[in-house]
Amino acid sequence: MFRALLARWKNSLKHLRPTRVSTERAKIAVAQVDYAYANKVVALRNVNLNVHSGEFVCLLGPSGCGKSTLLYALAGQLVPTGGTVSIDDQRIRGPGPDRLLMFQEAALFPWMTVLGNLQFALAARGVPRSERKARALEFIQRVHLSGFENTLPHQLSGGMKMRVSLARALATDPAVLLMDEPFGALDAQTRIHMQELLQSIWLRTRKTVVFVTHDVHEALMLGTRVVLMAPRPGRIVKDLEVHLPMPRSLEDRSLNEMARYLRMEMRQVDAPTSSSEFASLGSGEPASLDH
Ligand SMILES: Nc1ncnc2c1ncn2[C@@H]1O[C@H](COP(=O)(O)OP(=O)(O)OP(=O)(O)O)[C@@H](O)[C@H]1O
Repeated sequence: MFRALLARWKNSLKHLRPTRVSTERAKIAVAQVDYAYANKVVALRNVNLNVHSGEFVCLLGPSGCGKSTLLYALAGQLVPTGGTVSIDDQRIRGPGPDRLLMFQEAALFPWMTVLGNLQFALAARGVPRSERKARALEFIQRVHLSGFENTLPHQLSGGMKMRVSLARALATDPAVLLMDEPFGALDAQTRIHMQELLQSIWLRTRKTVVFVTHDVHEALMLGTRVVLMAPRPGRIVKDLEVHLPMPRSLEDRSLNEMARYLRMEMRQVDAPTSSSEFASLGSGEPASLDH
């Protein structure tokens, strides 16, 4: 019985492998990045990460491990106190139209309709007036909101608002989509629907996505890679490729075994007694999957 369980566990973890070093040019390159806030909290220490075009990378880790700080460095919202962040070999020195940051809040203009919100974003991105409406309608349809074009945000549910926000982000077609726990405020069922929707859209577009979450199931549902971070100081401890076919299902046994493994790892990196032990690993070392 125990052997059978162990065999199943090992078999499931075959789908989770250390990320291979690629010779392909990285879309996003994070090299030896440090970040300390004004209050001296070291949010990131020696973070190295390469993201390739078309990858869906989930930054996973317990609260306070620097996931959002790293995402904001990619967005150009903050400048690292050490190291560099580049996109297409160009050093990031501030926000740019090639990157779009999405948050938990849908952040829609309340006085504008769904269509108006999308058209406004397209205008801000310089899309010609003659193309805006058709493009906005196309993306409203992609997030299954046809029929709600003329609805105001306050008449929509939380999940619907998030779908508008997603449509707006995709319509503006940034090269990289940066998502900071975008579904964190939604109820469990709506969250699953949003994950399924995002995945189906991603399968069509293969956009480069960096997605912050502390939910292991969400990371495994969506990611082609899961990058596990640890706190005090914030650093990367594992960088794993997820080899499960898409679309994925939360019912999948392998996915659940992998989630159990990642949850254990997360507990370990979050344990106060383990912080010194893990600090000695250093995020600059190659991450490993030691099972
Ligand atoms: N504006 C700030 N000023 C000072 N310290 C900050 C600030 N923002 C974050 N921190 C600290 O930096 C560390 C990393 O925070 P960050 O928000 O990046 O972590 P996180 O992994 O995204 O956490 P969570 O999942 O809770 O959002 C934490 O210790 C946090 O308290």
